[in-house]
Amino acid sequence: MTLMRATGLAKSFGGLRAIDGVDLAFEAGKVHSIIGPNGAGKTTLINMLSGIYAPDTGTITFDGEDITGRPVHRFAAAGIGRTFQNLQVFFNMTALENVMTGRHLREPVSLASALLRTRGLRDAETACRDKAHELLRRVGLAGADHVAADSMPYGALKRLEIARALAAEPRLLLLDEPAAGLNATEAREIDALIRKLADAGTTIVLVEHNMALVMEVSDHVFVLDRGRKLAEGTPAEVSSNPHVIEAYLGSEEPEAAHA
Ligand SMILES: Nc1ncnc2c1ncn2[C@@H]1O[C@H](COP(=O)(O)OP(=O)(O)OP(=O)(O)O)[C@@H](O)[C@H]1O
Repeated sequence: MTLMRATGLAKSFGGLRAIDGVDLAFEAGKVHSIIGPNGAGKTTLINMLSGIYAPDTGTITFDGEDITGRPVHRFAAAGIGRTFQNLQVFFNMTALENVMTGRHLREPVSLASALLRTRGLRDAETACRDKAHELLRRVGLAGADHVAADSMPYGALKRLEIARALAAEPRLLLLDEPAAGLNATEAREIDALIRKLADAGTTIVLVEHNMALVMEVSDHVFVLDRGRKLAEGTPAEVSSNPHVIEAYLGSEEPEAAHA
């Protein structure tokens, strides 16, 4: 089943076509990666898929519903979660508190109950705490509930971000470079976590430069180059595609590519 579909997406900045007529389909419970050389348009695309940018043209449907142009909180409420390339962690909070901040979409609190600290509010807080505790365990941070975020190592903070995004119970999770800055062991742990999330039914869309991770974890890979979709397919298909090889060589060795 196709959970999310983007058709003919385009976005320009001034005269620059950052994304130029891209079609994508994300299947429920699968791991998809979006790769491409620097400046290919990956960030622009993920920003459209999460509702941060409205596309200039094209449509985005989620679970059969057209959500094009809706504000970002409506994308989140529909079931689209994301993490960011740069950590969006509250460093003055504990790990548990950070994850609890991700629950507000699912457990909204009325002003009256917050002011009166009703029984309902206290029950909701307990449920929220229990859920956050469970999510920390799920991402491999069991025992870190009361650890201050500013004392956690970088690899743990990347997982904390994922736990916080999961707190909103997304059906589709966009991960923006979850392995950036991680060593090989930590990247393998992220790989295992992504697989576990997909196996539990969460649809994953990964933007990532770490090719070992992409090739290992993905069911389907989309390759962007200069705002267009250059190729798509299984990891084996795209890695043997001559156009993809050329695009990557071209970005790393411009002299050789244009010789
Ligand atoms: N807000 C913006 N204003 C103007 N130009 C932008 C903006 N955002 C992106 N661009 C341009 O659009 C093109 C695509 O950028 P984008 O950041 O989406 O690529 P990317 O594939 O994510 O690159 P990287 O791998 O380096 O993060 C680039 O030429 C970039 O300079």
